[in-house]
Amino acid sequence: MPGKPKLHYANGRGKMESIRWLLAAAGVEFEEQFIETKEDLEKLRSDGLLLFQQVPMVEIDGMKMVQTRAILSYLAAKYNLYGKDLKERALIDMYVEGTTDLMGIIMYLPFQPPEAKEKNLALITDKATTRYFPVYEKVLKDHGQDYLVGNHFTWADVHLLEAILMAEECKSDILSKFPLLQAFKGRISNIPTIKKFLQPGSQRKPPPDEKYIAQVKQTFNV
Ligand SMILES: N[C@@H](CCC(=O)N[C@@H](CSCc1ccccc1I)C(=O)NCC(=O)O)C(=O)O
Repeated sequence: MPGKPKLHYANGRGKMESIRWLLAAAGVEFEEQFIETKEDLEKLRSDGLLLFQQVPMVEIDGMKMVQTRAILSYLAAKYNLYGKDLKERALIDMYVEGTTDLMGIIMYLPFQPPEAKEKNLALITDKATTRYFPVYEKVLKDHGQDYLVGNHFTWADVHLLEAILMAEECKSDILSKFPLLQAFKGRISNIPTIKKFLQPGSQRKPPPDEKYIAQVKQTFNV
């Protein structure tokens, strides 16, 4: 029986959070090895465990996977969250890249200098409400189904819920003009594996706090 996947990353969200979400949504238990100092990161490097000297790194199926997108795609395929054919996978890839772009802007907000934060918060709100959320609202409207792709639960749904919750942390009423996304959020949040991940005490990480931001800046030169 292979061991549980082992995630190597800082004890916070960053690029690893979407991997935690996908494993949790698939009902897969995982272990975490937290990188807390530059020395921790250097040890992984000197042991030759990081192909590009970077994390996230996930030990799974005898591999030491790196590159977030590669890890996520492998997990989506492995746990049958990648659609039933090439066209569904293409849709999932497009939708996931959209929510990746949105979360990518949000992810770096806490690391911006104070004078840039207000401008970037406005950018996040603008992009979320004029570029990204309208697309997913229309997808749900056009096919009238519960999920984004193929009328079944896929990686795209997990990723969109994660992005919605992150965007709401930036602006609590950000979904006010998107009724189908509000309903989507309620449905997907109630899927048992996701409901469990959203409970306190799960391996879901909180929004970055000052301690985490300082640790990341010191460890990763973000
Ligand atoms: N293309 C890679 C990029 C990975 C990456 O940038 N990793 C950073 C840590 S995530 C940084 C990050 C980013 C946003 C929020 C929190 C955190 I932590 C790293 O290892 N930096 C060291 C180096 O490049 O030498 C991926 O997608 O996995």
